[in-house]
Amino acid sequence: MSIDIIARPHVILPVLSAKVTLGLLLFAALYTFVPYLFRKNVVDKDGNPIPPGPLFRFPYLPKFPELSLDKWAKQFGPIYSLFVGNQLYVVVSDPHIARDIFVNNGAIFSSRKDYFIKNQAILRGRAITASQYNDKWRAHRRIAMQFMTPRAVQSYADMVDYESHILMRSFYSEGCHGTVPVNPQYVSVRYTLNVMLAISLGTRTDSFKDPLIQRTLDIALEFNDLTGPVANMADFITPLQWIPTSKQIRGRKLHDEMVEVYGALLMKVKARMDAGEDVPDCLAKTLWLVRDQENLDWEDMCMLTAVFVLGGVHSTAGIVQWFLALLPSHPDVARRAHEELDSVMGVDNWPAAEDETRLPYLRAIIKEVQRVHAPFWMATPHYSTEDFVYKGLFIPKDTALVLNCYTLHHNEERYTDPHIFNPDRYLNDTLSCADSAKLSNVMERDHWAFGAGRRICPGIAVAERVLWLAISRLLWSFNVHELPSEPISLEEYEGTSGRTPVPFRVNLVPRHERVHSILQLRDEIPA
Ligand code: HEM
Repeated sequence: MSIDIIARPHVILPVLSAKVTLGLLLFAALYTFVPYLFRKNVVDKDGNPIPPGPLFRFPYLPKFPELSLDKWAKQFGPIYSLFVGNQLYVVVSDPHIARDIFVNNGAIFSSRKDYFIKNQAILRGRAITASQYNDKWRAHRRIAMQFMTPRAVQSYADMVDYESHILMRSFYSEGCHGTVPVNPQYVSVRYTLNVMLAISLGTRTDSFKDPLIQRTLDIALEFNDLTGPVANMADFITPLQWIPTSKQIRGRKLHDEMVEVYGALLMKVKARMDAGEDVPDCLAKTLWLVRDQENLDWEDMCMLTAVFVLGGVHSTAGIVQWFLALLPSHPDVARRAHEELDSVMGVDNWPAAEDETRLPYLRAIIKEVQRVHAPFWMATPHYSTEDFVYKGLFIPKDTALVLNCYTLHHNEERYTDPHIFNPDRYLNDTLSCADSAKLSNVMERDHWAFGAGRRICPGIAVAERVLWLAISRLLWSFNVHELPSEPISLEEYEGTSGRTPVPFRVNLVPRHERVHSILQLRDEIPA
């Protein structure tokens, strides 16, 4: 037989290719028609259909999924559905529907899908963001909120102020006073990392050489790469979970690394507490104190601490980087910001937290950066725990719900010329992002970058303070220039769950002599 095959390959080949062709045709037919039949059959007992949407199932969505979601919103309307593998997604692209679903019906739409890579392999159903909507989530969120309310932020205001001073000094010295181009990624990550380390572990990195900075960066980038809401086929095609893949291996390795890094830091806090040291109030200290009462196991503690760093570092550092990427191509914005700063602050004082209300154009810039470059275009999908009918459309239990931030942020009824970076649209907006999210008129909400409903980002107040001090002081201190030979891309980005710009460099040229002296004021501070 084998001799026959070798001797007459031309006979075997047509037979094989006919089988392959038949198989392919069958697969294509199934792929085309089964979803169609299936979609038609997904109705509730009263015959209400699921929201309309694209016919085909998607194994997963390719690069720039937000653009596909936006295209479908235009085609199928403000609430549509699509199957990714065997998972039904409902995509919400209208502010009123977003409020109806995520806020008014939060009791039904506030859980999380048990993603195979993100939730099972890496976070193991913990870390607040991966928890199902249950008492454990409530308890963990309550513990975390102690460090994230506006009042809590006030209690460590000096620390954030101090870290932003170090940030400016780092930009100044890294850029050799404006003569050497700077990649803002490392410097801004260290700033947000130090803030989050102080809040979560009562510590900070003293130097750029601290290996914790690079490890945090590596962990966060690996996390962002592995965990996009529609990034892994195994999340949607169950049999693929039985085959060991490199992503599964990477996910488990990442989990172990997170336990190793944050576990070691937690143990350091414990050692200090055991030694009777006066450990500053921080998440880790609280976790050790309430461990038994709240039934926290070791993985709960490590993952809770890790998510503070993961949730808080890259998102805020990313906005600082997007701001620096945008500014050189918007000289009018820079000019008006400088005019406002010069007339309100002058050159003798740089902006502090309490100056925010006196600098409305600067506040508007920060909101506009968040609108045009929200780090999470799909927020973190919510998951439904009951069947629900919305205006005649059936949303079955176990549906993943996407807040389509990209389309919401480019809604022409809400934002004139939405593709233009124009801080003026926020000039009369005096509310914080947290207060804006509570507005009863959703068309007045500033943006949706922090999500919606019961799972809305609990770190908004922290993020706002961190961003204000970084961006207002950057504007006061420097003129930002693009390098003619290194154009900055505003379209490309890194990460599938959290977006940061692809690395770029800018020249940060001090605006006046006073920058030099103000940065020397705290010489006792390690840089
Ligand atoms: C610009 C900065 C930030 C942005 C844009 C952002 C955005 C988001 C979004 C979109 C969600 C999902 C919301 C939803 O499910 O509807 C979220 C959740 C979360 N964020 Fe943030 N975030 C930022 C900063 C922070 C900071 C500084 C912290 C920590 C101090 C933090 C901690 C968390 C946590 C723990 C969750 C999970 C909440 C839950 O599932 O109940 N975030 N964030």
